[in-house]
This record gives sequence, C-alpha cells and structure tokens, in this order.
Amino acid sequence: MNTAATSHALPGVKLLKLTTSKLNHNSSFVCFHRKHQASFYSPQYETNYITSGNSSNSTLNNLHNLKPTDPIKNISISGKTFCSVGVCTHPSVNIESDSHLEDEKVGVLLLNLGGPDTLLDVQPFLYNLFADPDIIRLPRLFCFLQRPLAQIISVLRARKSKEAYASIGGGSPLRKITDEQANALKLELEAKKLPANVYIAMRYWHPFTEEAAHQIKRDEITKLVVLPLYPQFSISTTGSSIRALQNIFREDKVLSKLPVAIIQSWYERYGYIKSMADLIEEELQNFNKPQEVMIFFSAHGVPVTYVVNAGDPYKDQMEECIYLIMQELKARGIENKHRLAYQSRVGPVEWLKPYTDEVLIELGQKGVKSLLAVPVSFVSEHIETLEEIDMEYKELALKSGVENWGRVPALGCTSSFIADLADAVIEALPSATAMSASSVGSGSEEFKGDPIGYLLKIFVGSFLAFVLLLSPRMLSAFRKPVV
Ligand SMILES: C=CC1=C(C)c2cc3[nH]c(cc4nc(cc5[nH]c(cc1n2)c(C)c5CCC(=O)O)C(CCC(=O)O)=C4C)c(C)c3C=C
Ligand SMILES: [Fe+2]
Repeated sequence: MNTAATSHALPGVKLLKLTTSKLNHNSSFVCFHRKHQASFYSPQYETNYITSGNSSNSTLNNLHNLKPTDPIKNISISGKTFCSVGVCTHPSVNIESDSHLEDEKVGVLLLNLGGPDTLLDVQPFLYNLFADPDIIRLPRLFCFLQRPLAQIISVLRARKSKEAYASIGGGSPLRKITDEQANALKLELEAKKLPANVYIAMRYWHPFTEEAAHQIKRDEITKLVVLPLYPQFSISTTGSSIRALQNIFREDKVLSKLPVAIIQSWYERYGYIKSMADLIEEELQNFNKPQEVMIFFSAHGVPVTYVVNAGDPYKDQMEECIYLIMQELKARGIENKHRLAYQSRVGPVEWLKPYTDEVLIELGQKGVKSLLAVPVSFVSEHIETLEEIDMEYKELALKSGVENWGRVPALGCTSSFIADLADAVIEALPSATAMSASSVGSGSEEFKGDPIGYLLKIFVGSFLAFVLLLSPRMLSAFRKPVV
C-alpha cells in the first residue's frame, strides 16, 4: 500500500494518505476506526486517509466536529469500536436510547449472488447471470445483444458448470448457508436489542430480489438496511444487486419512500479482519511447520476493464483488505509470507492478474512446499471454494511441487463475524433515507414500449452473436473451465 504523509488543516491530527484510487461510484467514502485510528475516504480529493496511530481522543473529536462543507466528509469516530460502512454513520448508536426506533419496523436485506439448487437450474441460472449488463458490459449501442448472447453463452457453459455442480453434490450450497447466516444475524440483532426481519435477495436465483422486495412491502417494514454478503464492492456483485434493487424500489409507490441505508462494503471492519485472522491462525496450526507456510489469498477476479475503465474499486479494496488481515496477523506475531491472486475467470477478455492457476505453478516451481489457500472475496462456501480451490487448484499445486496444502473455511456463521455484521447494521440504521430516483436502468428496458422492434433486434442480435461466437477462440474460452 502506498503510504505517504500529507499535511492537513486539522490541528493535532497527522493524516497519512493511504491510496489515491479514483472511485467514481456513489459509495466513494469509507470510514474505519480502531482504538485511536480513523480512516476515511474524501470524495473531494478522491483519496483515502488514515489518521496516525497515536492520535488522541481529542484530536479524533476535532475530526468529528468537521462541518459538511469541510473537505473530508462523513467521518465516524469511536474510541472503542470499529465502524465501516459505505454510507457512513455516527458513532456508537445506542439502540436502547433511540426512542424513535421503538416505533420502527426494521428490516435487513442481505444481498447475495445465488446459485442453482439443482442441475436442472444451472443453464437458466447462467442465463440470468450473463443477461446482467453488469456482468457482460456491452457498449450501449450493442445492448440489444445482451439476451441473445446470454442465451448462447449459458448453453455453451452449462455442460462444464453442471459437471462442477455435480461434483459438489448436485447444486449450490449458497441458499442454505445464506439462510443460516440470516437466522444467525436475526438472533444477534435481537441480542443487541434491535429486533429486525432479515430478508435475502439473490441476484441470479431464488429467492430473487423481487421476491424479497415483495415480502418487505407485505411486512410493512419502515426502515431497511441493505447488507451485501460481499466484503469488497464490485460493480459486478454489490453494484449489480443494488441497481436491481433500485429499479424495483423506484417503480413502487411504497418502497420508493422507504428509508434505506446501504452498506456498500465492509472489508475493513475490524470484526471481519479479526475473524479472518482467527481462521487463518487456526488453520496454520494444522501444518507441521506453521511459520513456513505461504498464506495464499485467492479472490474471485473481474475483467481488467471494470477497474481501469469503469472505476471498480474492487482491486484496491481487495489489496487493502489483504494488507489489514496481514497487519492483524503480524500483531499476533505471525509473520508468514503471503500472495494474492485472482481466480474464476470466464471468457476471452483479460481479467485481474496474477491468475491463481499461474501463481500456483510458479510457487510450486520456486520450491514453496506448504500453502494455505484463503478464499477472500466471499463469506460462504460455494462452487469456487468447494470445486475450484479444493479440487482443481489443490491438484494443480500438488502437481507443481507443493507438498502440504490447506484451506481456510469460509466464514459462514462464525459468531464473531455475525456479531460484527450486526454492529454494521446498527451503525448504518440512522443514515437510512429514501432511495434516490436516479436512473440506473439496464439496456433491456429500452425496448419495453416497442415489442416488434425488440423482437427484430433480438433476431438480428442472435444472428450477430452466433457469428461472433463461431470463432474457435470464443467458443473455447466460454466452454472450458479456466484452469
Ligand atoms: C466477489 C465475488 C464475485 C465476483 C466479483 C464475481 C464476478 C463475476 N463472476 C462471473 C461469472 C460467474 N460467476 C459464477 C458463480 C459465482 N460467482 C460468485 C462470486 C463472484 N462473481 C459466486 C458466489 C458464484 C456462485 C457460486 C455457487 O456456489 O453457485 C458463475 C457460475 C459458475 C461457473 O460456471 O463457473 C459464473 C459463470 C463473471 C463474468 C464476473 C465478473 C464480471
Ligand atoms: Fe462469479
């Protein structure tokens, strides 16, 4: 991480510039505080800042007294807990003393990707995924190709995907695990004196976002906190789900007025970082020589254009997340080497590098004998942990010369993690406001008023897509698993 000292107008507070990434989506500020440290994103300067570690409480109070017109906005400071939500909140929300909340009916909406429940669901699930303009980003002029392309790619990919899902029991475990997380979060919120209904909105399979929205309306929820089950923000995951949600809420008289707080990312919350470090520390003990094990973080990739052209903060957030986990391990005296690589690429375009499969081969050849794989972009077991990492990558690593292989389990319902998610919800609640009516529609909506033109475009699109996909390189890129 690039850490350079900068000066700042606030007396007594030394600010360190952390990154200079340009984040051009709405969630461009983050807050993070631990003991006497605070970090936050300044939308004006498009820069993340962190206070120096020895800031006193009074200097932190100075920070907190900033006016909205001051250059750094939305700072949340607390001497004892971490707070980090995309929609920043005020510190230490005391639920019991907040008399307004007694009249509220609070809902929490968990966003997740969803997965096929059975092998029969695989192709329609893949269709939903590839039909999402946040997954295959076509130029606006070509958005009429989205659905025909999705149809072709989903059919091409279905065979290999089915094999993978068959090898993990015939379907995705995501629904069951997300249900368990929702129940655990509900109990934890109750224990923290915030009774709430917890809903699940999957992006590409049941229960769909529409189903959750319908239920929220039926239950007459009066305040909603939206919590993605992705620690880091990506346009392709949290961004896509929020867009789908906004489209549904905007169309509905009641839901468009419902106060909503959206937590955009939470990768730097201490509760999450600590829970990840706990799992890694525990898993290291299964090796004969724990200190010689390389900690190998494997994150789901995204195409490079997302980061370079569309300003997706995913890569920066991922790197910062790994840095924070390693700092936490260091603080515990664990000084192992580590690497970060990106897995699960699909299609012929360039994805974030380095690629997991290539790094595994390289490490094996360089004589690394012990590896601990850490899935870091997702908090449930799913096809990419159970099949890709546990089967494909393990085999590749062992073939390449690695002798001892281990894998950290996904967080699932780990109690410290669920407790931290509950804190994130409680901290976000006061910032709930009605969802903006800004236009976030996808290309497919453009044809609502003209069914004949739409059908014509589908036909021409299918033809073009078919010709495009006849190229052998395209065909093999979507058919083959990446490794
Ligand atoms: C942070 C997590 C994820 C990112 C970023 C992401 C981007 C992304 N994914 C695809 C293509 C596929 N993803 C698939 C499944 C899948 N992906 C994630 C997570 C992220 N995806 C999850 C949790 C799952 C579901 C797993 C399950 O258990 O069901 C699939 C289907 C599986 C397969 O055939 O490999 C595809 C395809 C793209 C193109 C993309 C970014 C643009
Ligand atoms: Fe994916």
